[in-house]
Amino acid sequence: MTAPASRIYCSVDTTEIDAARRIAGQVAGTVGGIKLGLEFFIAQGPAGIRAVVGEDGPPLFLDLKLHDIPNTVAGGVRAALPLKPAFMTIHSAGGPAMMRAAADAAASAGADRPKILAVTVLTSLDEGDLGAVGQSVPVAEQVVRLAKLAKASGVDGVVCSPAEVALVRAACGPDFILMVPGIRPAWAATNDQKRIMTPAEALAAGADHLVIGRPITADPDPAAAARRIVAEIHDHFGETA
Ligand SMILES: O=c1ccn([C@@H]2O[C@H](COP(=O)(O)O)[C@@H](O)[C@H]2O)c(=O)[nH]1
Repeated sequence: MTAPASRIYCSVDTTEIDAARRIAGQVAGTVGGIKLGLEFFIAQGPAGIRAVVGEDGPPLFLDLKLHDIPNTVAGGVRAALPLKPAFMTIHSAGGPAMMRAAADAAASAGADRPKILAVTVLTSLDEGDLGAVGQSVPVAEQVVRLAKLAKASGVDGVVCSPAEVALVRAACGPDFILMVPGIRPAWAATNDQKRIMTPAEALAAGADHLVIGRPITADPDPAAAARRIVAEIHDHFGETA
């Protein structure tokens, strides 16, 4: 297994550049990259992103979850290319043409292209929530369906909860990237997440990358929380981690 630290993206959800820079600095060397999403991007835009991750900074996961008609999503992906994100997100519910347009737009960056990940079913949702929006199927079934569609549409991987990792891996193969939020160490609050596992459980299930936010960022000592998570993964996997 690759070293666990490099497989963790710390989700920094704040509107403030100083706070984001502080947390990124505290977890540097312990996690593999920084995830910045809607809250930060809406408040601070591309300049704010550059201020946190910079040219020589940690790998960037730009989690904007684009969901619009194909032409608009492709334009959004192209507009983000100068930020050189390692990963970007779109919503798989946007459909195959939208996902294909996003993948093609990313490919225009050549070797430096971001990997496009399609969000399947948000980790904050359970079966009852899906039913409320008219999708009366088991969550896992819907996630696998969307993951297969995403793969067929040319994207690099999906965002799914740890509960579906093994199923998606079996359906989509070893090279399809599984980026997994809904990660909660046993000592952390669940917050609004509904489909969760511990970091070690999610990696054991086959996740490629873990997205971990509040268990680190809401801790009074984010650096110590990040180190504790990595140590727990090492303890679980022993020398191979
Ligand atoms: O299904 C999804 C897709 C994205 N996210 C994002 O991951 C982080 C998780 O943060 P925590 O504080 O660890 O809950 C957050 O930025 C979400 O926007 C997700 O949770 N679930």
